Amino acid sequence: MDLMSRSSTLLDWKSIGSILATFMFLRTALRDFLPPELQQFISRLFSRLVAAVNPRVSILIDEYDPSSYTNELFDAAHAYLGDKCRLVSSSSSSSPAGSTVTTSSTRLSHQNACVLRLSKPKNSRYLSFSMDANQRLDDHFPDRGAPGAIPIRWSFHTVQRSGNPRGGNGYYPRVHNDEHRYYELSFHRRHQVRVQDEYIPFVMEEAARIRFKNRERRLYTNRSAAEDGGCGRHWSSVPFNHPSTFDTLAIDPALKDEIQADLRKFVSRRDYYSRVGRAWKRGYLLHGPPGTGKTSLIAAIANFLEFDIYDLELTAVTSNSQLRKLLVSTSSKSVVVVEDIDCTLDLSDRKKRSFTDSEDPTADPGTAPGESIKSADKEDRKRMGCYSTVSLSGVLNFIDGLWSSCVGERLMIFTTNHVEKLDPALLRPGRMDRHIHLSYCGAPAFKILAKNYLDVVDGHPLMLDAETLLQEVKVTPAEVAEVFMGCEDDADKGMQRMVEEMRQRRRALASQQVEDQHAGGGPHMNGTVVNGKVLENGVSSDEELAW
Ligand SMILES: Nc1ncnc2c1ncn2[C@@H]1O[C@H](COP(=O)(O)OP(=O)(O)OP(=O)(O)O)[C@@H](O)[C@H]1O
Repeated sequence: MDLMSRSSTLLDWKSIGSILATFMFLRTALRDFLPPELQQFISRLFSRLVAAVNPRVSILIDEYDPSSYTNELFDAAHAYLGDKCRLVSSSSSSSPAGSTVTTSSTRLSHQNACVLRLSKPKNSRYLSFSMDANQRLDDHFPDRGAPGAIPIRWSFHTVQRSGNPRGGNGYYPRVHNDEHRYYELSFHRRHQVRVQDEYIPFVMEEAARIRFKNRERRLYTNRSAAEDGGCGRHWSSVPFNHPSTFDTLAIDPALKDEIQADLRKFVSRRDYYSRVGRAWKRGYLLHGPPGTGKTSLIAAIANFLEFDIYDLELTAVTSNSQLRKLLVSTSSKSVVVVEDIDCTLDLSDRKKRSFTDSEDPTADPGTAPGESIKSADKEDRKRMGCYSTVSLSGVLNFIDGLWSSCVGERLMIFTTNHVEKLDPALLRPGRMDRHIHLSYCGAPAFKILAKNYLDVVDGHPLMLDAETLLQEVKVTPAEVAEVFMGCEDDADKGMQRMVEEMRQRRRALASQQVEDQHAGGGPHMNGTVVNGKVLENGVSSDEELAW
């Protein structure tokens, strides 16, 4: 019995071998002897036969589109499936190795094996998952179990350019272009319209969302190029990791809430901006004395929105056309910042600027007539500490958002220590939508700093003294932070030093007032007490402008 079964197996193997040999012979004969037209006809016939039997449709998504050398759909599929793989891997941690893994809408399978590729791009905080060659991933659109959900199967393939398919265990770095990589998307033919019209756009949108979530946020500046002897024509960037958040910021809690609500409203209003025909941008002017947290607020805003920052140094920009080029190259979801606008640009007297390009030997060739500035004016402004050759009209165009009409949302933030120096044109509604006044430390801001730096709470014995003194003397949050930093391990010492510092200032102020009175002056209006109270962080009465 055993012998018989073995001989029948041998026979089977023999017949399989001869069938294969015949097939190979026929294939070669067809290829070599049949005219190409006939070959095509047979291939079409064969495809139709397969299609009649197999109701599935496949869409192949190549890595490179021949016309543009990139394929956004491939990149989108890569990001989308990478995220699915991440979900699969996290849900598979408790599963035995090699088993098929299922999430709510995704299943990854390959002969009951589960192989993912994992990498960490340089300087990135995130691990990047991807499918290995010949893996399949089953997806549902919408989620599995939802009414009308359609099953969709993804698979990933790599083929050597010579045409030899490679095995599934080879390593296929993306930089190697001797291989052809593609995703295959297959589904039942009755779902073809929904896949094309709904599922593929959905994948593109999801990929954009995932990329935004996982991107490395960056701080761009045109400053360093200028410092290196260049002219600040380009942005250079570093990862943006500033620790300032709305929690660490010592400003009036009501103001914090207002700013956050305003930002939330702004980013959610894409349709509104497009309906009313305005560029999707918002301008903030932060003003107040040095050390009151303007820069810290910018960092907190960027962290809150998860936006990049473009730190624009106007003194490094040589013309309005260069300014335009820099701005056009900023990405959406970013904060464009111009710090100390009053120091980098002479914005106080527009009538002075009547000049022509012919008079300006340093003008950029692309500068429109009237955009650059006379050399004599430049000299004046150099003496004043203002070096930029960008004109007010250039800056106003930048604020008006002409350059940003084709791209997404942007926040523009200008800071100044001297709001009174700014040209009213810059401040009018629609340009600077909100004026935020950051001022000396008030009690709420002081308490936040005490809590953050010293872990001191409201009930501390010196808190009441501090609150009283804060109504009489001016201290900036930066000064308070500095004192607290020096007493990190001893909260009582920190509070004592701060209270002592404020008492000293009060004494100095009192003797100053006495001196002023002896000198015959009126009441001291330039000191701590202004109309009996100290300014606190907050929105000044004229600054809340309508949306
Ligand atoms: N409101 C604040 N909340 C928390 N920390 C603050 C605040 N203001 C200042 N600081 C601290 O003081 C330092 C300097 O503050 P920041 O640079 O934000 O002030 P600024 O108003 O931008 O000053 P300048 O006008 O000189 O640029 C910060 O690093 C921060 O530690």
